[in-house]
Amino acid sequence: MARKFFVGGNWKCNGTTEEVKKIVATLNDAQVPPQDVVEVVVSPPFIFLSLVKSTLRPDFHVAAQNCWVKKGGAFTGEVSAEMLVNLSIPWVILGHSERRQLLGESNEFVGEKTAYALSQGLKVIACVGETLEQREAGATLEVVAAQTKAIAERVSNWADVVIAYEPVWAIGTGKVATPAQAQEVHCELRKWLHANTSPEVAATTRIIYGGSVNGGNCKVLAGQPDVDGFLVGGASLKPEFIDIIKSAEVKKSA
Ligand SMILES: O=C(CO)COP(=O)(O)O
Repeated sequence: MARKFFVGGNWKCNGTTEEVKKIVATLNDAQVPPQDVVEVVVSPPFIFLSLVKSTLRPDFHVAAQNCWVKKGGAFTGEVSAEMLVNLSIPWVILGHSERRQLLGESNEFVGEKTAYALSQGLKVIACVGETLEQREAGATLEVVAAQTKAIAERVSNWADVVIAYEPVWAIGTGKVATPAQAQEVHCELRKWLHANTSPEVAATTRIIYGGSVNGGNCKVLAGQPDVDGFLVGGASLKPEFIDIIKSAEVKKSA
């Protein structure tokens, strides 16, 4: 089974109602490859999820940027997986490096969240990635393997998981990984899945790249054999997100 190209737009903690409406209008007007070529998922802040879901074109889908680790209840400020399911939100991003770094989410916590979200019927974009310090210490593969292991230990159904490799040093810095750097880590992650889950999971799980992806660098990254799409931050708020979606064509003609 071929891995369908996946483009996610992580809007992070950005936007006003007016800005959100404008982004949705731009997406709705765009000519993009069909759904059998590219899967597009945008992730607004929780508070705009309903607005985006109800106004976005039906061939694009929405994701939450986080959810609580277990069943909802007395957890002030949290949003549960059940609530997302209740609102028919199909996807959730978990383990983003901003949450790992700024809010102290551990590998185990992200693994538990992933397992719980999947158990409730959500599909998960699970983020992994090393810091600059870890890369410079030669620990990149060890770090992303440990992050993936904490998920793999708790998850058996990988059909609803997309792994996002997002090197922390490339996020929001304009310092994109080179195509060779991205390909190396994606290939190693796939080998890790092959050895630690199953050959089928390794062959079918999409591994997408995130970190300073833009309209100018997306095509060459998309040309790498183990890069199955992107998780886009800053550029997902701009019209160039359409160009990034269109980079799926690179795979089609490969
Ligand atoms: O964190 C990211 C997506 O989740 C990437 O952010 P930037 O595209 O702004 O570097």
